[in-house]
Amino acid sequence: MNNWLTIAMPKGRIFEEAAELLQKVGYDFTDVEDSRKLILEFPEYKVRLMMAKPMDVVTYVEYGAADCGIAGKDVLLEQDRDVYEVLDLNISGCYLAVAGLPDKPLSKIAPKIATKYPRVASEYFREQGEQIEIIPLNGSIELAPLIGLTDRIVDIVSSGQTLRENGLVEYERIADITSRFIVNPVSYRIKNEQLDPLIEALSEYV
Ligand SMILES: Nc1ncnc2c1ncn2[C@@H]1O[C@H](COP(=O)(O)OP(=O)(O)OP(=O)(O)O)[C@@H](O)[C@H]1O
Ligand SMILES: O=P(O)(O)OC[C@H]1O[C@H](OP(=O)(O)OP(=O)(O)O)[C@H](O)[C@@H]1O
Repeated sequence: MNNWLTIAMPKGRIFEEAAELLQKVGYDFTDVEDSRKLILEFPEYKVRLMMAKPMDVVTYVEYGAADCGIAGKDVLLEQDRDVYEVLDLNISGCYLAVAGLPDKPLSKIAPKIATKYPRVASEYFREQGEQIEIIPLNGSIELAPLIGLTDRIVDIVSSGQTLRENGLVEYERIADITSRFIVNPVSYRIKNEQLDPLIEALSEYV
C-alpha cells in the first residue's frame, strides 16, 4: 500500500471540476460524489482519496498525510505552507476582492475588515499603508458590512451575484484565483514515478 498515491481532494465545488479533469487522464472518481466516506481506495489505480474541507487540503499535504492534493490559490496565499505548487489546473476560477456598501469611505482610524483570509487581507492593506482591524469570519462574509460590523470585506467573488443581491460593490481586486495541484516535498522525491506521469498527463488538459 505504501507505493499508493494518497490524494487530498477538496469536497464541494472544486471536486466536480477536479474529478472531470482526473477522468480525462484515466482516473474515474465520479461515483465518489454520492459517497459520505472520507477515505476511498482505488486498487486499480493504486490511489487513495481523502475527502477534505477545501481549507484543510494544504495541511494534509504539508504534513505528508497526503502525497498531493488540489487546493485553491486563495488557501495557498492565506496559509503559506511548505508544499510544492506544481500545476495550475485552471479550474474553480474566481478572485479575491475588497467589497462593501457603496459610497462608504474607510473609517479614518483602524477600519474593520471581515474576512476568511486574515493574512491576505492584512498584507493587502499593509501594502496600501492602512492599519486595519481584522474581524475573522468563516462564511457568508457579506453579512458584516450589511449589519454595520465592518467597513469592508475581503472575500471570494466569482459571478458577483452575492455582492449584487446584497447591495454591495467591489472596491479593489486583490488576486485572481484558480485551483492548483500541490505536492508534499518528500513525496515529490520518493513517489516521483507515480507523480511525474500524473502531473505530465494533467498538464495536457489545463
Ligand atoms: N463562488 C466561487 N466560485 C468559484 N470558486 C470558488 C467560489 N468560492 C470559493 N471558490 C473556490 O473554491 C474553494 C472552496 O470554496 P468553498 O467556499 O466551497 O469552500 P469552503 O468555504 O471551505 O467550504 P464550505 O463553504 O462548505 O464551508 C475556495 O478555496 C476557492 O478556491
Ligand atoms: O460572486 P459569486 O458567484 O456570488 O460567488 C461568491 C460567493 O461564493 C462563495 O460563497 P459560498 O457559496 O462558497 O459560501 P460561503 O460564503 O459559506 O463560503 C464566496 O464566499 C462568496 O460568498
